[in-house]
Amino acid sequence: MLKLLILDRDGVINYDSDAYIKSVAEWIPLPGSIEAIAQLSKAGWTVAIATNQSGIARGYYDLATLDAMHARLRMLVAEQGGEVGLVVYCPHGPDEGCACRKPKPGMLKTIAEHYKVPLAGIWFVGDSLGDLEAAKAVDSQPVLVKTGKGEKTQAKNLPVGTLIFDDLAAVAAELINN
Ligand SMILES: O=P(O)(O)OC[C@@H](O)[C@H]1O[C@@H](OP(=O)(O)O)[C@@H](O)[C@@H](O)[C@@H]1O
Ligand SMILES: [Mg+2]
Ligand SMILES: [Zn+2]
Repeated sequence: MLKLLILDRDGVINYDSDAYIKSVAEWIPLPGSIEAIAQLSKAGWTVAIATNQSGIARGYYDLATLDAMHARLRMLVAEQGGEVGLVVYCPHGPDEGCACRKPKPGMLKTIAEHYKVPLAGIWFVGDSLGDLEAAKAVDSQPVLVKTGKGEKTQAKNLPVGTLIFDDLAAVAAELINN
């Protein structure tokens, strides 16, 4: 069966900001994250991304800018011999009642349907409580990293069974070496 790993973006792959990541220049990979994705990819993992991007609805940046961030991510991973799978984003604001904004699991379902795999047990790596709750909602494995908002999230009431790692590189090491 396909080895699928789903990642949150801001605070997991790249630095996050309370002012949102509004440009390619502000989109800065966290240490080891690009290498981690490339190593996972080269070890046979399909790495997909599910990211809330309410900054679109708020008018902070446009879809072309968002796509440029993801093109840069793909280029950096490709430079290391790996590849990034499907990137799904929620462009909506918190009050729009969409089905895709985490903690709703809509984006996880979209990714699973794309790859035709069940979501049960699939690791979803995030830094916010909403990421972990989205995973729990579809019986995926919630995985918290301490980067981005992760340390603050760790102090909250986490879904039962949440796994905790320092960063994406540690998650990759666990998956590749076990
Ligand atoms: O972590 P992912 O899902 O990749 O993306 C999170 C971002 O969309 C932004 O989400 C916002 O939350 P609100 O959307 O304003 O509630 C804030 O937390 C920002 O700091 C953050 O950059
Ligand atoms: Mg995040
Ligand atoms: Zn949405």
